[in-house]
Amino acid sequence: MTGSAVREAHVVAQAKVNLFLRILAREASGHHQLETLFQRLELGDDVRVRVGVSGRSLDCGGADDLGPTERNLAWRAAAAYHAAAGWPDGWAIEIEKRIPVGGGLGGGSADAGAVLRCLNALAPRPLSAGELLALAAPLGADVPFLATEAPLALAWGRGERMLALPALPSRRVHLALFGEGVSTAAAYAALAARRGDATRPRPILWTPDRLARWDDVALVATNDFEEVVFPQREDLAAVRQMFDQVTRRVDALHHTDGEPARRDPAGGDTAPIALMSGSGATVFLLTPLDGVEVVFEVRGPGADDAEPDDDAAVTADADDDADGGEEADEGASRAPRGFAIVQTRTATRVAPVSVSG
Ligand SMILES: C[C@](O)(CO)[C@H](O)COP(=O)(O)OP(=O)(O)OC[C@H]1O[C@@H](n2ccc(N)nc2=O)[C@H](O)[C@@H]1O
Ligand SMILES: Nc1ncnc2c1ncn2[C@@H]1O[C@H](COP(=O)(O)OP(=O)(O)OP(=O)(O)O)[C@@H](O)[C@H]1O
Repeated sequence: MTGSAVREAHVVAQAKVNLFLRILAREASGHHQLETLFQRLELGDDVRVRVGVSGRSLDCGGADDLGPTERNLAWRAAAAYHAAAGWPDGWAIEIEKRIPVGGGLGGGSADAGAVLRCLNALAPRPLSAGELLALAAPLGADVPFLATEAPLALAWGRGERMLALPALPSRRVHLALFGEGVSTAAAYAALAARRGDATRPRPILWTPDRLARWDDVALVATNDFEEVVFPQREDLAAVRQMFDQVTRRVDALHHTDGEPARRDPAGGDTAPIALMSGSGATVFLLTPLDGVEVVFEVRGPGADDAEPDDDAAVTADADDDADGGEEADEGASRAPRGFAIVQTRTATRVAPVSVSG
């Protein structure tokens, strides 16, 4: 131990989904400019950072080998903080992974953002929000958002330019997780190859009111990576299709010929969203918390596993309990192989950092 007291900060490093993701120009460096709406989830890793210790260490539980410690994004975040602030000399980072690795949910980036927030909460002379963003940006496009206190933000550039937006009401999130991930580098390369130099994505005028309700967000929910990832990954495309069927059923519950069918607890803001997150492989479904319950029943051997055996099947019921549990529709579709459903919610606030010692 050094002379200074050991102090500890803890935070839940929340995952993200991209509610829309547009990939814009490719820079001379090969990196792409993007335009995205980031939404934090309640699902998160546990991140603990201790300072005032001698030496540097990182312990990561709950996931298989994440590669060399010095390449871990959490470690790189601490090293970047030290390089910028000249503090701390020593650190002990403990991570308990709950965010699936390589799933487009920004798991490593969330850990990096959490370490930056923890260190800033412990620092004798904290960095400004702008300085923290400058540290976060070279670590990856998702890290700046995940180092902020914003539950929802429009981001552009390489993810370091942001407009924090008021949180939208919490929603139920079904995440379809696949045993096999998608390489982010390969997805960007495939998109660049498909587009060539000619494509210029069309401009959009964003106004805050286009992002102020779920119904409005649903109108702009797209992910440019789907067009290059789905042809390679029929399993993802099939789950997206299955989620699309559910969204149609949920829409039908709330609307008849374009008119609201009945009063609903979400104040009419009911449009569901089905999309792939980031460069994949996770495909997600967002539905209102009340009035609708979507039940996925995975049957067959290995049903709870991320890689069910043959003959797994999925039943999706859109079940409206607002009206006494009336069954809206029922259907069973053949399940694509090798995925599991995990439920979480969208976050309306960013988990706070707690400091002790
Ligand atoms: C897909 C997203 O999660 C959307 O939020 C992010 O764009 C991911 O970005 P990221 O974490 O910066 O991605 P990394 O895994 O560090 O980058 C892997 C590779 O993807 C390509 N890449 C990444 C980010 C970016 N803005 N343009 C790129 O072209 C680069 O070849 C890079 O070497
Ligand atoms: N703290 C970390 N947690 C998880 N993965 C990490 C971490 N640090 C480095 N990695 C490496 O990063 C890679 C991607 O993991 P991650 O879970 O961040 O993917 P992702 O959610 O798809 O990221 P993104 O959406 O930013 O592309 C893995 O190969 C993993 O070994």
